Amino acid sequence: MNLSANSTTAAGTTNSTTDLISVSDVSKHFATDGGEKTVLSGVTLTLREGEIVALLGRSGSGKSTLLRCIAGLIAPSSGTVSYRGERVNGANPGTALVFESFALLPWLTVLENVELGLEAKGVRPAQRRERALAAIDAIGLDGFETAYPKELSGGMRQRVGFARALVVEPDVLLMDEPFSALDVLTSENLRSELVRMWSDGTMPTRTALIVTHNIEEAIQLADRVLVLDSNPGRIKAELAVDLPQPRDRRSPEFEALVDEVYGILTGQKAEPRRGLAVASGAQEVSAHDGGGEPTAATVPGGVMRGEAADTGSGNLEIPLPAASTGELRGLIELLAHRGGVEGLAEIADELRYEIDDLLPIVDASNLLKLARPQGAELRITEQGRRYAAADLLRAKEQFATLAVETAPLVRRIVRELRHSDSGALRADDMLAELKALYGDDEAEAQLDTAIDWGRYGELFEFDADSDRLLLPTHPDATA
Ligand SMILES: Nc1ncnc2c1ncn2[C@@H]1O[C@H](COP(=O)(O)OP(=O)(O)OP(=O)(O)O)[C@@H](O)[C@H]1O
Repeated sequence: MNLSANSTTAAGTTNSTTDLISVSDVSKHFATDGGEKTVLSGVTLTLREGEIVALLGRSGSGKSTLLRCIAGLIAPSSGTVSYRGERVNGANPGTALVFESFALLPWLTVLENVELGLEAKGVRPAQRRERALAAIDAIGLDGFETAYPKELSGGMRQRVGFARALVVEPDVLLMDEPFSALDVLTSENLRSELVRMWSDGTMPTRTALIVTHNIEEAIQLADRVLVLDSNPGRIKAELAVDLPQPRDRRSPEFEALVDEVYGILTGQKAEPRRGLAVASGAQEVSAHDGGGEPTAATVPGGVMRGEAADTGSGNLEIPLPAASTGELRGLIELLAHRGGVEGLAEIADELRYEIDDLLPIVDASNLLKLARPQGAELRITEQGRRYAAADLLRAKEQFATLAVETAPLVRRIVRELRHSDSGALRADDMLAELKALYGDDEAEAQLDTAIDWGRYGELFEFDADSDRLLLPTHPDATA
């Protein structure tokens, strides 16, 4: 399947004879309430003739943003995207896109939806029809030409999405999570048909880039996998997948590659954002006055408090992983039942979690020192064993101590509450500070997680009516 002689060279290596797309030092910033958010930073990659490349990364790492830059739907803030050596300004003429949501026009038939792409390219009506019918045939939609999207299943709608992209015979097919909205069987079926079309040469494209957060999907489809780091997004790793098609998901080689990607993704540390000042004014706060055991806390990445990143005041630049306390407790209990160590792929399988759902919980367990990822495995710590074995009350107390010790936003809220005369804090003030760092949606997610953790650890309460965070000793608190 891999027609490229250069498929194992590093991302960014150029070869003018086979490079169809060159992304060179691309950065992308978006404006936020309080300033600017860097989503992509110095991304360099090439897409070469004859290869399928998968772009993997955590949620929010900038995969779709990069895809949209390549398609020319948005312009990079700096750096360039070139198609066949020509710098792209505006829509990239060599690409066609398939989206997760099928984006079909409901008032047009299948045939008319597929013809749309050709109409935009100025192809004459008779030719349009002929080519659209051929594309419909190739993707297995024969017989559905006159159907409207609402008459079709999700899988058939996505086939229309593919037919619409393929009918223009783009050099480069860009796919943004094209199977995510489909059920498991349908997506499996469509994926293998695409592999077949690609292998037998009926796919009219020269290269394809697929954005996914499904590791197995990436290993199943791609000749190369690029892993995008987060905050900001940049190429973190590149893996060549040198397995013949069709690939056996249960083969040891396939599983080894899946494990390798898990290792790369969990190896990612939550680092302070670049270029932002670090809060000062270190001050120790223990979970329970006098009862906790404040130690020299480490932040994810192993940075000692006060040395570089977090300070006792709670450095908000270090994000909380989006894990609920229920999920966290469930994961640690599962790990304890499994003897203390389990493969991440096995955990995801058992819980039927996508990687994006599992990784924040793994991050949270690591942050709170309840478990440690090691390569593709998660290993429980002594703290974790105690936590899994404790009754609810003891577990909450232990959690509270660990949250104050290791989770900067939780520590910050606890500290401010204890220093305020009223024992109350306006959530909106905290939110405004978070928005300047994270943008609106992520700021709210950060505060929601902190409130969940604080409530569970009985460190503070949140009164939605008055939008205040309250110490449990506050007169308005329910405790
Ligand atoms: N137009 C925009 N304005 C402001 N922020 C944006 C814009 N588009 C994307 N972002 C932000 O950029 C970050 C990366 O988004 P993007 O959709 O590229 O990530 P992703 O890796 O594709 O995520 P997912 O896997 O969840 O789809 C997110 O934090 C998102 O909120």
